[in-house]
Amino acid sequence: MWRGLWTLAAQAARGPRRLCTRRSSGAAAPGSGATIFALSSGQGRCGIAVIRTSGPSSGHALRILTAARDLPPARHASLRLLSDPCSGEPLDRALVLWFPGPRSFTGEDCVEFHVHGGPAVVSGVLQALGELQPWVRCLVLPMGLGGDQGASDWDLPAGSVPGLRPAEAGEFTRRAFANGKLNLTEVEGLADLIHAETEAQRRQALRQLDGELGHLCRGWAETLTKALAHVEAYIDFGEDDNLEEGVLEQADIEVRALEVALGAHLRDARRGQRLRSGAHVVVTGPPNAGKSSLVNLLSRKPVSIVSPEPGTTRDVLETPVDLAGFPVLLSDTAGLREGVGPVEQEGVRRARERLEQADLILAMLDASDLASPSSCNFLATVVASVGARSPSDSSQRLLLVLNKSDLLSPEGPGPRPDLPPHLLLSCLTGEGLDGLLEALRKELAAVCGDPSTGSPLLTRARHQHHLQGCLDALSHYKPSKDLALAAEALRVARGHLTRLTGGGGTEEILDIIFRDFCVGK
Ligand SMILES: Nc1nc2c(ncn2[C@@H]2O[C@H](COP(=O)(O)OP(=O)(O)OP(=O)(O)O)[C@@H](O)[C@H]2O)c(=O)[nH]1
Ligand SMILES: [K+]
Ligand SMILES: [Mg+2]
Repeated sequence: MWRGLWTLAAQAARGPRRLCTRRSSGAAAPGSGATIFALSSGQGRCGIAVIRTSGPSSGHALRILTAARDLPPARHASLRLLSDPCSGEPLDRALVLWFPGPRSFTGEDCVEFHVHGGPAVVSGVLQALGELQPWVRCLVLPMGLGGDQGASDWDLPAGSVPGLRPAEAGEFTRRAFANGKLNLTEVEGLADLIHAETEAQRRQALRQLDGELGHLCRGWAETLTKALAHVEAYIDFGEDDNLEEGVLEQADIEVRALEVALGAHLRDARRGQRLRSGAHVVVTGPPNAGKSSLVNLLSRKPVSIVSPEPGTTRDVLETPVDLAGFPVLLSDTAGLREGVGPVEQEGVRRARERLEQADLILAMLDASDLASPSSCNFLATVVASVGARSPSDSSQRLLLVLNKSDLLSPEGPGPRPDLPPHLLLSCLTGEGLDGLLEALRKELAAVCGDPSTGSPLLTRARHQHHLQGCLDALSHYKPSKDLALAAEALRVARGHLTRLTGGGGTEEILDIIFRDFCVGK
């Protein structure tokens, strides 16, 4: 039928002509074989918008929209006029990129149209792609594109008339996963990269997308496979003289080393999750220390009311900020003092409650008021209690900040010599702010993990769950008792590592992960 169509078209091709056929049946069912398309860049007016297709009809869609017999060279940007396949009307002069599978993002044939980002251009191209439905066939034949020698290029694969349909959210990435282009941790890294708002988040996401976590897990899984092979060899040939000496001992050593490595990663697990969802930084101190002034300064917006009246802040005010490249949920709280009215007392209760949840406490005092009972009390309680814990056994860290340094006389004695390590700051003049930001960067790197160095972080509860599952299974590995049970423990442990990178993953887990993506990714 398509050859017949071509002949008809070729005969008529002495100028731009239009040829449409309609099919009432045989529509390709939407599903994995379908070709999908979507706007992959953001919505709204912009310089350049990128529209992508993926699937077996991508090449045909490209040839039809560019009214060309030949596909452009693979993976090279080519300038082409795009026209509506039904009306022949020009839509845009655009850069097109042809990525024949499997060397593409999804592993399928893909096309990128880099069009001018006006809404009418974008909707025109999307509409044109949508019109290439299975039941509508439209060919615009350019001037002089006649003759028989090109006929086969226009033919569709025998027996199939694939159409294009709009992509669902995350469908491009899901296809990349299904075709083995990305494993599950890399997919998560990609989702995190798209959502990354701070420098540290971007670094972490990029490392995960590069496959560092997946690589680590695969290495661990290989260790378990080897250990399992040793145990099974012993079960089968234990009595055999040919079996190498110390096979079981070797497996035992490898499993113990793996337990140590898993334990170390799990101890760090909270850090990666903080990096992904934000560390809790709580500003606390006696009334009027300048806590709200600092919150406004760090968030660069008037989050909290600042006033000379002590007890201004009552509720906990939380604001997301990028602090020195790290994502932070910054909380302003009521000044800590006793013997006040019921409303302020409730504020103080809420402040103490929030303090419990802090990953990092910004403890603030008025540098010109260190001898006051409220300052002394604060130093003796909050600062002393956190400072007494060693950083290794506490997940909470503390930075002591002495504000209002502008009120200290340059000649006068500095702040009390018995004070713990501290930073001087003036929210009024901004002096000391750079030093504070540098100190915050170091503290937050300790709280969230430094994504530039060290081992890959566990950024999701899912990662923690599987590593813990692996470790728990290994605790049942006792080769000296029952070898069959020991082998089973190794298999269960390995299963957790496999599922972490997406092997044998259930559909529900995949659905949860791909829900994070937008249409076009
Ligand atoms: N001189 C000077 N005044 C400051 C500085 N920082 C804040 N202040 C002033 O100190 C007063 C109290 O500031 P706030 O930011 O409201 O203090 P706070 O700790 O949030 O107070 P409460 O919410 O009442 O506990 C205001 O009048 C500020 O303008 C500073 O660095 N130098
Ligand atoms: K105040
Ligand atoms: Mg306040």
